[in-house]
Formats: sequence, structure tokens, C-alpha cells
Amino acid sequence: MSTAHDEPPPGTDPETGEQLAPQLMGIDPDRPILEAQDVSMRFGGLVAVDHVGFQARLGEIVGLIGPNGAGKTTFFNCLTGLYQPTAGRVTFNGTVLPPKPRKVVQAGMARTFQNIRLFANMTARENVMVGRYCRTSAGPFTSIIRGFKYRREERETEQLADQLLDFVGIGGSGDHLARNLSYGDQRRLEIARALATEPKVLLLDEPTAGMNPQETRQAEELIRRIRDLGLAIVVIEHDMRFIFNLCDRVVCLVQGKILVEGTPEVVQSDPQVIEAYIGTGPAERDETEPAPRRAEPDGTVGERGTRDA
Ligand SMILES: Nc1ncnc2c1ncn2[C@@H]1O[C@H](COP(=O)(O)OP(=O)(O)OP(=O)(O)O)[C@@H](O)[C@H]1O
Repeated sequence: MSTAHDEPPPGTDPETGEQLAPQLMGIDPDRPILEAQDVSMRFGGLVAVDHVGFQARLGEIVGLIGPNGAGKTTFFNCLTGLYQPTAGRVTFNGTVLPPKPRKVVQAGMARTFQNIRLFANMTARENVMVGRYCRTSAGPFTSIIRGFKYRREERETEQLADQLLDFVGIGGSGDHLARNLSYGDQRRLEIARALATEPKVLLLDEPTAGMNPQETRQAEELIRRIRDLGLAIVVIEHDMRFIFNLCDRVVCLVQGKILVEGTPEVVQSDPQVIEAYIGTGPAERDETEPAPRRAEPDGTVGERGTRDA
């Protein structure tokens, strides 16, 4: 008979007794951390996402591919609560989250966007610190009077920001304005800011768009290191070589529906996938050329605020 004495202390693995990584505490390892059940999204008469089921588990990288207009970004927006699906439901650790970006981030989901959304006139360190504020607790009054708690949290936030900049490989750029960083480094900075929110799931929308082949390989290596921390990663990308090298599982969407899903080997050799891409370009892109850069409508790298912080 088990007694209270036999119970493993909270935060430890019941099998081994080892301390669990913080991001795994409170997570049921037997269920997908992120799940979409029969999700559809309509814009008037257009069905952008059509009865899609999807799962992501901690410690795996799932790729989402499909030709232009397949519904990838719309589906991403449904997963992250930016859109409320017109049918079906999305659960995070078994719970439907409220459609409020801050609540979604606090629950443990962070994302980056197709078009880089940094605070261009803030330093790299400050951009990461902004991401962290959803986890700090000093209230408005403490912040105004800059009390002890505020100053201590601010110091810790700064230290964490520097560690994250190191982790993503731009440790020497903390004092540089975001707009002065190279395009590849801005993408790394976006990832550092997303990590500052302590996510369990990280969603990356075209993380290598605009990168040269060397930057793309570095991004691949960085995403693997993040997966190895125990996070679930969902990534949209047009660069097929990148996706098939990186992902544990790949889901191919066409016209809002799942065409094929499986291991990279299964998906890349599927005749339907090959056909879906014929003539659309991305699968045939010259790897020696950087992918086309997407700009903000105003032509900048984004003065706008972030929805993931
Ligand atoms: N806010 C919106 N209002 C109306 N239609 C939309 C909206 N957002 C997307 N769509 C339409 O939904 C379909 C899917 O678009 P979506 O951007 O999700 O595709 P995608 O696979 O991400 O494409 P890309 O690879 O080009 O980014 C397209 O036909 C698009 O025009």
C-alpha cells in the first residue's frame, strides 16, 4: 500500500525521482501539449482551414508545409488564439485557452511572425526584456516608485535577457538597436524574445525567410537546441530542405486540408506532395540564393509592437 511517505515530491519525476525541468511541471506527458480538433476557419465564403486535426508533443519539431495560400498562417493563428476557429477547438495541455494573446503567452505559447516584429528603436536586450514582462510580478505602483522588488526583478530580467541573447548566438549585441542588426540576427532576436516568455510551445512562422544558406543552417541548429530543452516546436517554412532536415514530423496542408502527414521521409516522397508543389517554386528554389525577404507594408522591419510579448 502506498503511503503519503511514498509520494514523490512535487516537481520530480515519479519514476526516477529526478527534478523535472520547470517547463515540464504541471504537464501531462501522456497527452499532446497542443491539439487542434476538427478546426475550420472561414473568411466569408472562403474556407481557409477545413476540418484540420493536429497534435504537437513536448520534445518534437513539427513542420507545417503547403503551397502559397494553403492556410498555414491562418491555422497558426487559430493555434495561437489570434483567430477563434469558426468550428472545432484548440487545446493547450488539455484546456481551451481564452482568445487573449497575453493569456496565451502566460499559459506557455510563444510565436514569431512571417514579418519581423521587433521594437526597432530599442536595444536587443530591451526587446528580450519586453518578452519577459509577462512573467514578472512587480505591480504598477512598485514600478512607479521603483521599489526593491521592481529593481530586483529588473536586474534578473536583464541577466536573463543576456543569457538568452547568448543562447541564440548574438551575445555581443545586447546594446545594439534592433534595427541595426543583420536580418538573420533580427530573426534570432525574435526567437530570444519568444523564449523569454518561458514557452512550452514555440511556433515559428517562416523563421528562415530572407536568410542566406549559412544563416539557415545556423537557424536549424538553434531550433534543434530549443527542442532539446523539451519544448514542442511548430514551424511553417517554404524551404523544403530545411523542413525535411529539421522536423520529426511534417504536415502538408493544401487548400485548407491536410493532404499528407508523417515523417520527413514519408512526406517528401509522397506523389501528392510533389504534385502540390510542381510549378509553385518553393521546393525548387535555388538554395544558393537567399529566400525573398518579406517587408512590412510600410517597408520597415517593424516599429509595431509584438503580439507574442
Ligand atoms: N484575414 C483574411 N481575410 C480573408 N481571407 C484571408 C485572410 N487571411 C487569409 N485569407 C485567405 O485564406 C487563404 C489561406 O491564407 P494563408 O495566409 O493562411 O495561407 P498560407 O498557406 O499561410 O500562405 P503563404 O504561404 O503564402 O503565407 C488564402 O486564400 C488567403 O487569401
